[in-house]
Amino acid sequence: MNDTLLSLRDVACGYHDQTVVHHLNLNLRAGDIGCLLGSSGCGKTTTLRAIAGFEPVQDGEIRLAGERLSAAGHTLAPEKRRIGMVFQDYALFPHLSVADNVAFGIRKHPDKARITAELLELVNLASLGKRYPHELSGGQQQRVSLARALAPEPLLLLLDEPFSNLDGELRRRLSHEVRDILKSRGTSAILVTHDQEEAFAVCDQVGVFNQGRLEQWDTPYNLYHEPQTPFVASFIGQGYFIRGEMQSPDTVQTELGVIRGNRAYSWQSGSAVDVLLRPDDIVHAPDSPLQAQVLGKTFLGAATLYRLRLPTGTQLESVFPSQTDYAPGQQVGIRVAAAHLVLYPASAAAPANQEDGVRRFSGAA
Ligand SMILES: Nc1ncnc2c1ncn2[C@@H]1O[C@H](COP(=O)(O)OP(=O)(O)OP(=O)(O)O)[C@@H](O)[C@H]1O
Repeated sequence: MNDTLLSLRDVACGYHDQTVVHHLNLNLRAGDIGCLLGSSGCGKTTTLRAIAGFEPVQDGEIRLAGERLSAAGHTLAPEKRRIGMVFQDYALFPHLSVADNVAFGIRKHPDKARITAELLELVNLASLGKRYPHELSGGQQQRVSLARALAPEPLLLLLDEPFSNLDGELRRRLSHEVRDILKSRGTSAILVTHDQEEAFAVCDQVGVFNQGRLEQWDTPYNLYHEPQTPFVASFIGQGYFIRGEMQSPDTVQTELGVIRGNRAYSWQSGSAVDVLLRPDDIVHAPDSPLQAQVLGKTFLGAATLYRLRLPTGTQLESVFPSQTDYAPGQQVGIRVAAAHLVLYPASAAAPANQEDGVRRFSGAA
């Protein structure tokens, strides 16, 4: 594709002779914000460091704007890549003022005063240029760090868990603000996070890592509604599986009745499949003949998550409006409302029973 800015082709990287990330492929379009999402130790930071040029690649290649940055035996130095970095711990120079921190990467630029002032304005710190980092809050320090990274006009910005030292509301607010700032300048970026909500709020494309492998690189919508693997299905949002049997390409027979979706599968009728369900696929239907017993519930504010058991013993999760108030042990009527029918072959998917009794995918090797 001709608007691809960053491309990773079959990249393997790691430390010494150990490979941490395998066969990684992704394309980031110019102006897009991508995300590397996954649980601790899955290889997100290692990938980011390889893109930055801090680690060599063992196989494959990394290209930025058509230029080959990394391949086996070739690593262009980080400072020659036109890539900016924002770190989790801000990494500001403590002995430099806010303005001097921002100007650091453009010290020799004739227009550095104007550019610095504009960037401080952009990140809402126009009045704090003379302060020192220790005189700022965490959120303000991260804005300085962002302004400093943007000053040399990088082709690509890398953000390594930039909000994880901040809490709750500030974290949410700053992440939205950073997206707006990057979009307003058309800056392309890759963000590393293990926080799904943050990935979805900030990024256009999200890559889900599982033990050193990128399982899917896609839009948040597709990851949720069209997960390509059982791992992604379980990892993104809340998902669980029930057994089913194919009846026709878009219809599956389950113990919840016949479920018909909006896409066709080529498996033979009669094949055993695992059907992905999400808590919002099972809805409260007081008059429904399909009944389940309440096992437990979690009040979420606007809604309540119920854990339910069918007469066969299968356990489900369902989100009911928060006005409903059933006690454990009570019977409730439910109905399936799943337009996106997501199926996996029963044997290959290998979902596992977890302690709470709901069948999710087990990532264990
Ligand atoms: N400098 C290093 N030398 C050797 N192994 C390392 C080094 N840094 C990381 N690793 C290993 O590489 C694997 C992936 O680590 P990485 O930091 O990329 O994970 P991550 O997904 O970013 O995790 P986290 O969210 O915890 O930061 C881990 O098993 C880790 O122990």
